[in-house]
Amino acid sequence: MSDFTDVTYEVEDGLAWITINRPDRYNAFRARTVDELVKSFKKAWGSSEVGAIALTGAGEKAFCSGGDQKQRMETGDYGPSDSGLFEVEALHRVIRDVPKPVIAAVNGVAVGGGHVLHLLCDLSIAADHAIFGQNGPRVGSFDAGLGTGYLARAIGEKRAREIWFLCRRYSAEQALDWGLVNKVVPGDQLRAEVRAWADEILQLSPTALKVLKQSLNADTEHFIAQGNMAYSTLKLFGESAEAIEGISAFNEKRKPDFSKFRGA
Ligand SMILES: CC(C)(COP(=O)(O)OP(=O)(O)OC[C@H]1O[C@@H](n2cnc3c(N)ncnc32)[C@H](O)[C@@H]1OP(=O)(O)O)[C@@H](O)C(=O)NCCC(=O)NCCSC(=O)CCC(=O)c1ccccc1C(=O)O
Repeated sequence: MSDFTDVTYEVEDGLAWITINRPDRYNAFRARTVDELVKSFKKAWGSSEVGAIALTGAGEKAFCSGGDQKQRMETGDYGPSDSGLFEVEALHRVIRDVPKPVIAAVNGVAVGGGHVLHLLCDLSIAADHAIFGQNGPRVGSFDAGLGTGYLARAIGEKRAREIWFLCRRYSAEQALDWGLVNKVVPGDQLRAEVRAWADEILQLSPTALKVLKQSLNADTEHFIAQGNMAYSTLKLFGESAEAIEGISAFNEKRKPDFSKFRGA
């Protein structure tokens, strides 16, 4: 953990805090960030000190704004990683598989792949200024798998389709109303609220919680296989003129023009 640059990992009385630490990029993740997140979750998994995990972002503005679109513009990928792969599927997997409750402490913007991260956490507690939404179709990306199927399970088909097909931003209050988050609190009370939820969890049987989490996961496992197919497609799509229009528009701070891609 001492060689980490993008993530911090701390344990406080049974609760592991995993923090994405790239506030100047709204805590967007690059491949290295994903590697460090996976290692942090595994560390919490293996630690007998840890009974609950909180995932959050550094600063007050962003939880996570998804894949780093500046990096993507610069190098055409998400940068170097330990394996040479961009292991976002492994990150999704470990959040689901770690047999301890994971709480998203949504301290600001949770957009794109960052929205998917909070969605996959077992519980989400949001600051009242948090903003939620998907952005892939605006920047030439998508997360079809857990990002669509599990979202529809959580909030219903119509709302999931609205989120993906319009790419709007939603307030914390709206997210609570839709069942996307468990609780909303003033920003300065977020950490204390997460601590209080973790303290309740820490009173309970770890084995019972482990089996309950595995049982709850079982019903949505097939979305992982769908996601694998989608990632294969996304890799090809990411190199297309259509996707490059999306990513260029974000970096040039203009609206994308996808009009010429409507045909097929
Ligand atoms: C996040 C915003 C809604 C915030 O808006 P606002 O509050 O107005 O602030 P801004 O001025 O826009 O942003 C502040 C500052 O942060 C920079 N920034 C924000 N987001 C990113 C980002 N994602 N990457 C890099 N940098 C970012 C922004 O440029 C500003 O910097 P300046 O230097 O001041 O200009 C808004 O910013 C926004 O909409 N951001 C983009 C969100 C987005 O498109 N995210 C990516 C969606 S797609 C995705 O996450 C892919 C997921 C993924 O990686 C994946 C997952 C599963 C399978 C495969 C893949 C894959 O391969 O892609």
